Amino acid sequence: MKNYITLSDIESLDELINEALQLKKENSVPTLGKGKTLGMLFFNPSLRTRLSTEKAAKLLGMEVISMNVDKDGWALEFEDGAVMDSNKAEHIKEAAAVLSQYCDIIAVRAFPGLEDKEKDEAETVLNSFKKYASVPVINLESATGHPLQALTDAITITETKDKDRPKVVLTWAPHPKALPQSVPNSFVEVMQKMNVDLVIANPVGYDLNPEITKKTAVTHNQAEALKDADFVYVKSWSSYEQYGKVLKTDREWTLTKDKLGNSNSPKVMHCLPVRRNVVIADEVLDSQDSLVIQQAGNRTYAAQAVLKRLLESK
Ligand SMILES: NCCC[C@H](NC(=O)CCC(=O)O)C(=O)O
Ligand SMILES: NC(=O)OP(=O)(O)O
Repeated sequence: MKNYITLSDIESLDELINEALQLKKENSVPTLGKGKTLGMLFFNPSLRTRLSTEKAAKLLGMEVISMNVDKDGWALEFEDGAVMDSNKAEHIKEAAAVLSQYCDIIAVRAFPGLEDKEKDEAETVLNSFKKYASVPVINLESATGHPLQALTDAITITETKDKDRPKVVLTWAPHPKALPQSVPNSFVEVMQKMNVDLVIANPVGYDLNPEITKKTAVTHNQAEALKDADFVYVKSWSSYEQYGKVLKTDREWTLTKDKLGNSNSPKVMHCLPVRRNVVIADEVLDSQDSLVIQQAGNRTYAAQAVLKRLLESK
């Protein structure tokens, strides 16, 4: 593996999931990463991604340096040929090249602006780091994807499922803020690679990018989608069609216990952080059926498996 920017950087998903589950079982011997440094740059807040990736790197024997570049770094210019006479003090060409002097792997979190679809889809921040860094680059959630989260979700479903082909429902939920489509995009992409029956449920106006959903079933009827589900993945996202807009604010789509029924008791997943009683009701999050903490725990092993692959291929 040369970089981990999108899920297509994975050579074999099955092998990577098995590697992560193996790492979860064993006490790792930190030799591979000895003398190597992971540099993590955050343009947005994080709890899980930052700490689980740091932990994963340390379990492999790496040193870790992190920076909140949005607050502490120089404002970065990404445009080629820019005349830098405004507020941007440093060009990505120097920034990425300099970081490559200090780090053996660079990891970057850069959310979308959610104003200009074309600009967000160009993935300028991640792709510029890839272009100008001389070391591997990891995506810690970008404008259009969150592949470390998706790998974690695949690991969690693999270790929890009790049938060969579970029914997995991705259901939209309300949220007071406009959120990226990154998490649902990557979740859909990883589920499309797995042996699951995937259904996406969202209100009218919230269909994800059809180039990502492809032939996956999309319904606007949440109750119908939830029938016989084995896993329910809840996530809010802003409209892709009316790009970045919040079109619906009522609680009609909040995941409550009564929507899950009593017979099947599907497992409930969310990437976190979650707004309680807006996205998912307390009674669901606090029940035995919630996998959210197990999921967050698996972030370490997903990151460890990816870092291991990158270190091995250097
Ligand atoms: N990395 C996990 C999710 C990050 C982001 N959520 C958020 O920004 C929630 C913020 C809030 O609830 O105010 C998202 O949906 O992509
Ligand atoms: N799930 C996730 O990526 O969480 P953070 O935003 O806290 O890193």
